[in-house]
Amino acid sequence: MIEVENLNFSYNQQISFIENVSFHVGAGEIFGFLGPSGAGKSTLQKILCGILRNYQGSVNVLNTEVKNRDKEFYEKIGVDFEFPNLYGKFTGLENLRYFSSLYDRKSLDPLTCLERVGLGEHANKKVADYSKGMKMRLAFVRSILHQPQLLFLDEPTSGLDPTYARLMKDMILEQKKEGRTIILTTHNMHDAEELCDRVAFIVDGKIKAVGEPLQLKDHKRAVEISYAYMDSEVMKTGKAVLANLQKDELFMKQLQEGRLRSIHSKEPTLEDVFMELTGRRLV
Ligand SMILES: Nc1ncnc2c1ncn2[C@@H]1O[C@H](COP(=O)(O)OP(=O)(O)OP(=O)(O)O)[C@@H](O)[C@H]1O
Repeated sequence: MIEVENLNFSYNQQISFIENVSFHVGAGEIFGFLGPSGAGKSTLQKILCGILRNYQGSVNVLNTEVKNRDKEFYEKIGVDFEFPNLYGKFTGLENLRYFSSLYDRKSLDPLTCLERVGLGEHANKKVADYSKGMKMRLAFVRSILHQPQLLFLDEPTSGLDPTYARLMKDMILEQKKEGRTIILTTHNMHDAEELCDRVAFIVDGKIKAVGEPLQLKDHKRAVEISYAYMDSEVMKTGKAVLANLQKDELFMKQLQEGRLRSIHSKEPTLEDVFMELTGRRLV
């Protein structure tokens, strides 16, 4: 679906910003770009969807070197960028009708799309009067309107309240179920963990690691557990090393004598792993 080999890109022709980036994305995958602000996530997306074309190396998307993309390429991709480009003087419905008229492919029904993201009752309101979250939802359905094979989503849950963020995540997973490939840009590790089959850690225009969230987290396993136990009517706590649990006399004694009341292990988050591998925080 996507093959990137030795990609280099610079905004000012002097200092290379994206450096020697290579990765692939398989059909049907949700692939995440995870990194702090300014890491180059949006730049990479813009290269992949043919907006920035003065790159070196090879960027093959849907069997097209994106430098040479044509109109047909845009029939197959859907793009939802962080700052949605919508027509403020048109209503939500007029926006979707206009965008669907740009494609040769059969589009989804605009009103049904609006209803799906809770904008049905605002279909005839001017987009200039929409809130940021409403614009985000409109931009998302605009990107899936023509049922593209490949979707680029840039921070699709940013600015949304928890209910709509949930709805958006469910819709993204639905798109995957329908066979679409999705490139998801985020600095939200929870979204990345929940949605992505694989993620790329991006810092300073470079990919520092790629893998499945669980596999990346396995790199930094929980090392210690804490537990609580009853000792002569008094609740006490203890700590033990996970790998040596069977040799920990105090822990084993409480276990065997049935006095354990709780056990907790501190699981690493994707952010912990990100920090360990890149030396940087996500935000
Ligand atoms: N058009 C441009 N001209 C020059 N520099 C740019 C341009 N667009 C982005 N940059 C620079 O490229 C770097 C990466 O920006 P980019 O938008 O790709 O980061 P990002 O990881 O998407 O960040 P965020 O999470 O804040 O959106 C930043 O230093 C930014 O200032």
